Amino acid sequence: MLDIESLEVSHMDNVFHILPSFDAMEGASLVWEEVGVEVASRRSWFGKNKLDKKKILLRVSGIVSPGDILFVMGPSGAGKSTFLDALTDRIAQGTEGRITLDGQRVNQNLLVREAKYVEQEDHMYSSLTVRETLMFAAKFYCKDPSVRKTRVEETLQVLGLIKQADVKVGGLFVRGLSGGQKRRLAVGTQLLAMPSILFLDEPTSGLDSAACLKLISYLRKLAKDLNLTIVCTIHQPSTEIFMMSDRLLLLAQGRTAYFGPTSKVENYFEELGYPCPSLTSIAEHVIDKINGDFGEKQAVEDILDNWPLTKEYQLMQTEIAALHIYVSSKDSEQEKSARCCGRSYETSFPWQLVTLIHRIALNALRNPLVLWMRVVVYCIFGLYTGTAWLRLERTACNVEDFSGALFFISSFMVLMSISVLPSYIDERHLVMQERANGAYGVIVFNLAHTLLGFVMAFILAFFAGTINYWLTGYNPLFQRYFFFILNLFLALSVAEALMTFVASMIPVLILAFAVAACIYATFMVVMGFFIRLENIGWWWRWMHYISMHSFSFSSFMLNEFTDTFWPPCENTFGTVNAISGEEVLKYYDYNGYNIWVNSAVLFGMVIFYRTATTLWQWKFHDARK
Ligand SMILES: Nc1ncnc2c1ncn2[C@@H]1O[C@H](COP(=O)(O)OP(=O)(O)OP(=O)(O)O)[C@@H](O)[C@H]1O
Repeated sequence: MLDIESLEVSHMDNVFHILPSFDAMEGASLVWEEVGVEVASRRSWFGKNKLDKKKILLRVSGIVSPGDILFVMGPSGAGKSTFLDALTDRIAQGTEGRITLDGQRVNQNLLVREAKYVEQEDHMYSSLTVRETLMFAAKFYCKDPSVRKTRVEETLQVLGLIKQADVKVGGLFVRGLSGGQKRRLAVGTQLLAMPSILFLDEPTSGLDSAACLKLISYLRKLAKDLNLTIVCTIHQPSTEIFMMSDRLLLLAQGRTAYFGPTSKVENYFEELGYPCPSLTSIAEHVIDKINGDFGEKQAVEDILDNWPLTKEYQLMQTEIAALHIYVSSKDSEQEKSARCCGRSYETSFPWQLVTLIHRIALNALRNPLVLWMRVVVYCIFGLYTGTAWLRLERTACNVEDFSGALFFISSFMVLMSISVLPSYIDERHLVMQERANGAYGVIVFNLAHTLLGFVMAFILAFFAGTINYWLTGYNPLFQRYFFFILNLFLALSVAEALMTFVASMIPVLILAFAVAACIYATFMVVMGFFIRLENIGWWWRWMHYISMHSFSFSSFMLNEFTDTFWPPCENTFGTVNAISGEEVLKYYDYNGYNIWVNSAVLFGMVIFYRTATTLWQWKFHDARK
């Protein structure tokens, strides 16, 4: 048997009482009474819509106190995740029963303040180090810089990650933390907010047995020494891990099979006539007995029906009643209202904005996929097209070639913005998680992205545009060069904003790529290059006015051809007459356009897509189901 104390936790024995920044931490008692969840699904039956209702959680009650760990266990489909969602108010409709935290009814505002939720999957920036990850998390929850610093260092100790403090979290390009270390770090980022209660959804999934043991040992220490209340769902724990929990809730078919001290579950099942065979772990034994999928269905029904008749059930009810009496005598009305006031963040809007900009920028500088690879690819593209059209003679013979070059720039540089989709989709879960845990809101997050999107678009437009402009041999006037860069910057800003909108709507990468490519192709068709505006059928002409390409391409054309003269020349068909820039613009139907109005429209599109993204995330990127 593994000696738990000989693992990394041993150094923690005396660590908590010398952690002054955690002194103010105070656990909370969580009580849930008669909690049920009903889901409705619509099904079409011979053309008629029929609403099916199904109870997936039924009259589940229990209590967990500060300093205790509650394990929620059950066979697959028993309702563990549903139960955790119900406790954390993540189910929008169909819940019933009463859930209280120190006597206060649980709602989103109270949970955001008092509870933190560690999701099953870890979502962190791979390019940040462990210390930086904790420091950024701390910045959202703690205003005082010295307290923040101390708390981060102490959290590193608590998590046993001192040695890895300067190691990057790791991902596709960088090797970093192990799965277990990442999970501990995820717990640490939430611990920094000093919650009263910590919820964890399957914290051990995907970890090997030693890592599971280490993680649960840490959680146990945290619960005891920081007086934290911990609720976690868990699958098939070993006996050592199982015995580290104080309380156990066994669920089967959405109903309670047992609730009470973990140490008493063996006796409970023995009294029911199911003694644990020797050499079988108790956790495995009890799960086996309540698994209707493979075991005896009637026996499982009997265990579930029996639960409300047991003395353990009575004890639980007495404990809940006693807690209600205690809490109501202890809490003054003032304390109650202090806990249940409206949602507010620990830090101010400007502070969150600066912190988010700092974090996103740091990730962009370190993660090659976000910035450097894009800069390199755009510059190579600028160089390639610039050398293909190299210093083309500005004569009437080459007017179409110049228009083609501008089409390429306005279409393909924009198209390449789809490369940002993976990083936006990756970020989505982290933001949803941090938002649900009360770190910041959607407006500040999108504002940070908008500002950095402008910087990114400028970098790409300036470098790739400059290379391309002078190599191709566009209009040599400096103000024309300046406007070329400005127009490319605006086009890339719209593209960046459009991609955030697509990424926020479509979380599946391959689908997001397909949709983004379709949108761009659709916009290109009607931009006025392949088919002139006057020849587009009236049924698609409106599309020309919502296509970003129409405005950026027409601006490039106006910038290149206005007030220009293209002298006559010879080509394979003979002499080509001189042509004025205005005639070229007339041919493309661009005479009515104004480059400043176009720029304003492009800027408006950036605002439109960014606002649409913010509204979409506000409405649909909610942890509530
Ligand atoms: N929105 C829903 N509509 C219909 N059925 C649902 C819905 N959500 C969950 N269920 C069903 O409720 C039951 C409990 O699901 P839940 O995910 O809570 O189980 P679980 O114990 O967490 O399972 P697992 O251990 O496999 O993750 C399952 O049978 C599931 O199919």
